[in-house]
Amino acid sequence: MSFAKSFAKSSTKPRDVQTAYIAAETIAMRSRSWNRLRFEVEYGLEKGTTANSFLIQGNLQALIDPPGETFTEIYLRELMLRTNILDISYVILGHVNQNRIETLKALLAKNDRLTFICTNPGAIALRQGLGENIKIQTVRGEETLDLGKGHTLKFIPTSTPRHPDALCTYDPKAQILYTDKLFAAHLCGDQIFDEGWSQLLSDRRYYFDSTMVNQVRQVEAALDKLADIPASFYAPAHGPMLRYGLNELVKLYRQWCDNQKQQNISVALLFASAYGNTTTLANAIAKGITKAGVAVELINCENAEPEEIKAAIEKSSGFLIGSPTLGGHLPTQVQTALGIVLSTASKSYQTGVFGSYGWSGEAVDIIAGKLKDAGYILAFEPIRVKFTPTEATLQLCEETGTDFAQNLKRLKKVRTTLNPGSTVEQAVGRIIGSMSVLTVKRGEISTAMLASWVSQASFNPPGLTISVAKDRAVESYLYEGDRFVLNILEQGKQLHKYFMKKYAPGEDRFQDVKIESTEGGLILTDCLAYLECQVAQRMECGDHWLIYATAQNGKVLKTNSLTEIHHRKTASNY
Ligand SMILES: Cc1cc2nc3c(=O)[nH]c(=O)nc-3n(C[C@H](O)[C@H](O)[C@H](O)COP(=O)(O)O)c2cc1C
Repeated sequence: MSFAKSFAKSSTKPRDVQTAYIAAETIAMRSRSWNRLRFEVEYGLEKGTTANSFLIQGNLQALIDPPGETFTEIYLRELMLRTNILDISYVILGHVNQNRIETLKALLAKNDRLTFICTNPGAIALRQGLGENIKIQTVRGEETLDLGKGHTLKFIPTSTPRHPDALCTYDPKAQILYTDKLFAAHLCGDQIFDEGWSQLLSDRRYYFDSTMVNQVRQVEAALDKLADIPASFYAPAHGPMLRYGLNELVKLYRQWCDNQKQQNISVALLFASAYGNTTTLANAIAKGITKAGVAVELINCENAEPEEIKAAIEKSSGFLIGSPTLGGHLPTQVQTALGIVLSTASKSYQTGVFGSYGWSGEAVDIIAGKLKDAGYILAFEPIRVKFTPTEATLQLCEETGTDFAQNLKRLKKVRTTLNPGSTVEQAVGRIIGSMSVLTVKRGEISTAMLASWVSQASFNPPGLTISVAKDRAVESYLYEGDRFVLNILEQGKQLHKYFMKKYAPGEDRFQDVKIESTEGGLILTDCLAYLECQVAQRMECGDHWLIYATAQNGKVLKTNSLTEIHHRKTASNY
């Protein structure tokens, strides 16, 4: 079985905790969830995930990152097979999320002498969840903790807007750097290390694009801090540990950060979130913006300094504000940030507002009202989401982000096309392809894209390539293993016209055409032929993704007609 196949999509396997010795006196405990956990963008590849925890057994024992509450029971059962919980002195938290609190409570119930080690923002969140009477050792900089037997742990805070409390830990005895969110990936399998690491790169890239790409300044600062640490492997919070592809991935992280910094348009995305719902919306919008080749600077108002907010606004061409409603209002930190924005951003800035609420949802309206009163034009209708976003709301957020970015690019008149007069362009433009409509369907969501850069790529299995622009909505559904339908259009008919217009975020692409549902996509019943395909590989090609897919099923619906061909004079547009 190839390595990639061991990370098959969706599974009926029950959750479990996989344990293994990974170094001297060091046990990895991987809480495995084989299916998609939540709708957040970062889980979009639907390969499940692992919540990685570690037990270091020096003369004193320390536990790193116990998992969330869905694992509390089976995790503790597994932990008790390895050690006596009363012998654990420290619990080190790479970050504190509310989800973890139940497991921490269960640990405290068995050992109330535990000391927690975390950063200052982590300590605040921890006290909110566990009360004031817990023992916390707060890490500010270069502190160490001697567990004995050579395990003198070194702590490295690596704060980001998304995880202001992020903390990495280095164990010189085992030469393991516990990197928390950095270098993680959401995928579930048996492999503890990254054998076949190159096949995992698209998962790591997806995770980076979903969680890191909009905070590259802080990611680079973290990479600088970790650069000189002589680790033989990295142990992130999710997915396999990095041993074989470590140097390569560190280089790629730098490169992905660089790519982002080279974008010449940027958006400041300011938000606050008490329970994470507005953060989820912010991440989906940010993903949509970066897909369209516009940089995003994510700013968590709860931890940002006024100068930081001002600087981000000054270098941006647009800003977005996200806020929950708490007690009928917006949190003070958002109010303060709004004041800075209003006094910094010129009225020509593109803006937008979003937020999660419970029943009345005043915050979004208050912010939108203040922006309008100040003379700003909102680029989209404020997005208000009741409590936790659904998959459909997140898709709407992503598409709104892409729309927002494309609009900014139009306003800035960024030339994305090459010189239409060049001989190369004219010659490349003579390559023809079959006019097709690619459709995907996932649950309640269905979307489509007109495609003409389509070509046969293999006989056996019957395979084809399709080039998909990075800012297409459909792109998120075209990862390895994903299914779609390719509808090949008939010459002389005008079916393509329905798919050439610009769709608003969330708009139904199929309202005027006849369709039939099949696994993974929609068949346009008036097309010439259709193919039911599965993505086998995906390759980054400049501003497009090249998708190689195999056709598993298909049919010619109009046997006496010809394929519509897309003739062009230049390669500088479709
Ligand atoms: C203390 C508290 C006060 C709240 N007050 C309001 C309110 O006045 N109006 C409202 O619509 N929702 C209210 N909510 C619900 C939140 O807006 C809702 O939980 C939202 O999803 C929080 O977003 P967040 O996860 O980004 O913090 C309140 C929630 C809490 C815990």
